[in-house]
Formats: sequence, C-alpha cells, structure tokens
Amino acid sequence: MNQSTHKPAVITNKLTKKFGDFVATNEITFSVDKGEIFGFLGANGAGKTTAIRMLCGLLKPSSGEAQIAGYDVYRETEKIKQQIGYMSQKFSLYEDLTVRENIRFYGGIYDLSLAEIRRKTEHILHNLNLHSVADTLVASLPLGWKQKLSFSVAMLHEPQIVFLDEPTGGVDPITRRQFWDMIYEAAHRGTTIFVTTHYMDEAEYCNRVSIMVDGRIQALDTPRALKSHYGVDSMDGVFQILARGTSTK
Ligand SMILES: Nc1ncnc2c1ncn2[C@@H]1O[C@H](COP(=O)(O)OP(=O)(O)OP(=O)(O)O)[C@@H](O)[C@H]1O
Repeated sequence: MNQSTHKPAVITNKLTKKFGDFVATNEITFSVDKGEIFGFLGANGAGKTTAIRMLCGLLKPSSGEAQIAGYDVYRETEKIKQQIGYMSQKFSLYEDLTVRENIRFYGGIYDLSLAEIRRKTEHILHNLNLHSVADTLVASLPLGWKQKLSFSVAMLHEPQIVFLDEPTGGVDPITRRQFWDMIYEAAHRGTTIFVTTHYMDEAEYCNRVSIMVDGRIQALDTPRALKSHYGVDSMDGVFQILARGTSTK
C-alpha cells in the first residue's frame, strides 16, 4: 500500500543539524502538501542545502523528525530515494555523454525497462525540442538546455517529490520562465516541488514560501500573505527585511 496517500509530501518537526558546535539547521518545523510548489529561501549559508540533504536521506539529522512521502529520514532512506527526484545547481548530467546517453544512463539507475527508457527518451526529446542535439555531448549545450534536461532526468522515474536546489542559476529571465512552465506542469500532474532560488521573481511563482535566517525558519506563508504582513509589494521587499535585516521602505 502506498503509505503517502493521505499524508503531506514533506513533514518536519524540529529538524536540526549540527556540525560540531555550529547549528546549521535549527529546529525547523513545516509541512508541504502533495502537488504544492514550495519555495525554500534564505541567504547564502542560511542552511537550505543542509536541510535538503537531510530531507533527501543524504545526511543524518542531529535531532528532530522528518518524513518524506511518508517515510522516515532516519530509517527509510532507500525508500525515500525511490520517491524523490533531485536536481542541484551543479546538475547530475554527465558532460561527456550525449543527451540520449544521459537519459539512458539515468533510466538504468532508476531501474526502468528498455522500452520505458525508449519511450521516455522520445518524450523528453520531443517536449524539449532536443531532437537535433540528441547525439550531441551535453558539455556543448547551452546552460538553459542543460537545466531543462536535468529537470527532465530528475523526473524520469516519476517521483512524488522533486527537490530543486537553485535550478535556474545563471540564465536569462525568459529561459527561467520556460523552466517554470515545466515546474507548473509537473505540479499540475501532482508532483510536489521543493525549490530553492535566489531570484525573488521566482519566489512569487511559489504557492508558499519559507525564509530561513541563520538556520531557522523566520517566515512561512503564501507570497501574498507575506507581502501583506511586511507591508511591501514584492517578495524582494520581504526578503530584504527578513534575510538582510533591512527595510526597503
Ligand atoms: N559538512 C559541513 N561541516 C561544517 N559546516 C558545514 C557543513 N556543511 C555546511 N556547513 C555550514 O552550514 C551552514 C549552512 O550551509 P548550507 O550549505 O546549508 O547553506 P545554504 O543556505 O544552502 O547556502 P547557499 O545558498 O550558499 O547554498 C554554512 O555556514 C556552512 O558553512
């Protein structure tokens, strides 16, 4: 039976990670609903990547609780890995493999059948309009294409939740907007999106946003409610007040 049917996709309770005496993630408590686009914001070093690594089952928490797709982050990390996709800033694509080879490689890792890999490959090449570069090395693709391919690869095994750690760094606003169209489509199909970004226009696209400061979650709500609460007209204004401790007014 699917344990996650009626549960939120992500639940944490006082989740904490210490490195020696330093508390990188400090008692964070929140939940994310199925199909929600959840923005996980914070300045550099706020503790976002540390939290994501715990949620993905890659880093053992020091204390607190978390369940991903209904599975416990201490005891059920293998189950968690089957239910999630992960895309980091640095990608997981192999630059010295072609587009087609990367898809085949990850299809194998995710244990898809050859027929399924062929079907997915066609689907991705068609959706991303990559037919003409299917046999080109990933290294020579523009950054925006790599990001879209990387996202598609993270979704190959149809995970319930996908973690995107600054997925759109370094590309122009139009390319970022196209990337967000892919995020919306995935969320529409029921995938939960957990995304970090430094672009405040992207924070506006999220259903809810949390803002981390020095390891703690300082605010968590819809972009509209946060803007109203802090009396500003943009998420950049909210971020300036919370994460940088300054007012834009
Ligand atoms: N393995 C580690 N050992 C010691 N300290 C660490 C370790 N990993 C992270 N830290 C520290 O924990 C803090 C939070 O780091 P983290 O990478 O989670 O921040 P972040 O919010 O993801 O920042 P960025 O936006 O720059 O990626 C930083 O001060 C970092 O130096």
